[in-house]
Amino acid sequence: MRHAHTAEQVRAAEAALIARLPEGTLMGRAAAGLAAVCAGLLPRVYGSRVLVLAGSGDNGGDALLAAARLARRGARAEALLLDPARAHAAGLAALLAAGGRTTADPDAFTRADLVLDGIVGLGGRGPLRPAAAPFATLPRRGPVVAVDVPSGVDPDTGEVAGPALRADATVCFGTHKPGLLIDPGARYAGTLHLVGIGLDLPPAPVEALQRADAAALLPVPGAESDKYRRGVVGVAAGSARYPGAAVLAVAGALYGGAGAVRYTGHAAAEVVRRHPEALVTEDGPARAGRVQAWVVGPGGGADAERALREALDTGVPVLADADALTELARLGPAATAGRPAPVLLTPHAGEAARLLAGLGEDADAEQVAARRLWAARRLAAGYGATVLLKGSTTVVADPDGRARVNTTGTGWLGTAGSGDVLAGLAGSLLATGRTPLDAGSAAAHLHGLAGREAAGRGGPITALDVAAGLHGAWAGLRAPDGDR
Ligand SMILES: NC(=O)C1=CN([C@@H]2O[C@H](COP(=O)(O)OP(=O)(O)OC[C@H]3O[C@@H](n4cnc5c(N)ncnc54)[C@H](OP(=O)(O)O)[C@@H]3O)[C@@H](O)[C@H]2O)[C@@H](O)CC1
Ligand SMILES: [K+]
Repeated sequence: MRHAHTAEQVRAAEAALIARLPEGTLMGRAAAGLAAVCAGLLPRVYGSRVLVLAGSGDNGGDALLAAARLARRGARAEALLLDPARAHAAGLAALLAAGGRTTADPDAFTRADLVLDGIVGLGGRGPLRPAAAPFATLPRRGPVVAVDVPSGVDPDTGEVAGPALRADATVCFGTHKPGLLIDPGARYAGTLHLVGIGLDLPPAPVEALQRADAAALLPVPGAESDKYRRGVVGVAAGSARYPGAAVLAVAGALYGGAGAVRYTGHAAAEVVRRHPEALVTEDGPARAGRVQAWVVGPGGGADAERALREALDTGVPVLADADALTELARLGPAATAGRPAPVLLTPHAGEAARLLAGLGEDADAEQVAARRLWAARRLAAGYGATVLLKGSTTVVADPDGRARVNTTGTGWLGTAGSGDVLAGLAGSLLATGRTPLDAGSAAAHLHGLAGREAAGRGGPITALDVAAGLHGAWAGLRAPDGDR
């Protein structure tokens, strides 16, 4: 699992540790790890030009101390101090003592074989300030290595309010920061390197499943399992006008681990033609027979309102997607908040904006995409539901504030019907007894892997390709390491 903590949590853990350690120990550990990553990125350290962009906080201090280490190995290290009067004294002294020097020439940025971005780290808020902003667009020759966080990216949220320095790699200390995992910030971070500095941290509010974590969430049928024990997922989707969404949601559900899929809606004929194993009825969730979780909404059209009401009236978990979300935005949070069985909402940014309006929040789809963690958490708290906000770096937020970020996706998944497959898949995992947070995050992980696999080296894919890739993605996840 990748764990991400907020600046406040890191500072509290740092304070506890600093009280027990000699002064400078933590920054020394951070600088040593940072210098090691930089050395690995340079063809050779000796003779390389290294430029430090140094702000006046400890982030600048870390960068200066790391550059001093590189200078001792023969690098030609220079520091451009953004506020010379307030530069980190110990860091600067170390650099000068190691043979480095200061420069005021911005062209040093373009000449450098490697740039250390030590402008601002955990202390950063808002866009880069005027003295630092021009570096966001200057041409570069070598890699830019962000110290702890790319400057201009909000460490706690991944929001990017203006110019920010795009890094090829980020070396973060003690823990990941949510802003490194969530877009748009994640796009600025490049490859992530974690340097342990011995912090004793509380449970992480934001996590990202790694392969083993996702694998552990997938149900494995025992010898005694029959289709009912494995879970039956109900899918109320599709309509005479949009039968395809039903076919795709059922496809996702069939590959999600449940033992059977019960379909209800006006696309039964198409569903059976494509998936003869589905149990079909036109009666709606109230009379469809026993299921362990309902998926409502994909392509549901006018039927979505009734399907949503009926599903919410059952005592089983409900996943609401697409047209059911539009209905829910109209009904407002009273429809879900306080329901005894869990609810999982799977909006894209536009649907999230409509749901937010139901909570009195004014944000359009673009603003939702820019503030993904905030939007998912606000919806989760407001609707008393787990919220899987789709898009680049899918965020799954629980009403208790915990969140998971999915990093397996590909832009090629932004294709018609791909969300229907995801809804069926996540609903199927819900029916096997997974919590909405586990079902949503495991489904996003698998769906992302299937999308990547389908896209191969890069090329358009269809939602059916994604569904077809789910079996392989699942089997690949469960395979022992190296057996893929
Ligand atoms: N905590 C830990 O466990 C450990 C922390 N460590 C390190 O310390 C870092 C945190 O250091 P920190 O607290 O000194 O803050 P930091 O990020 O340097 O920022 C403050 C400076 O930035 C400026 N500034 C603010 N916003 C800005 C903007 N938008 N654009 C430009 N400038 C902006 C602000 O200016 P001011 O407001 O004072 O005028 C001030 O000068 C952390 O990220 C990690 O690297 C590790 O060494 C070891 C363990
Ligand atoms: K930085």
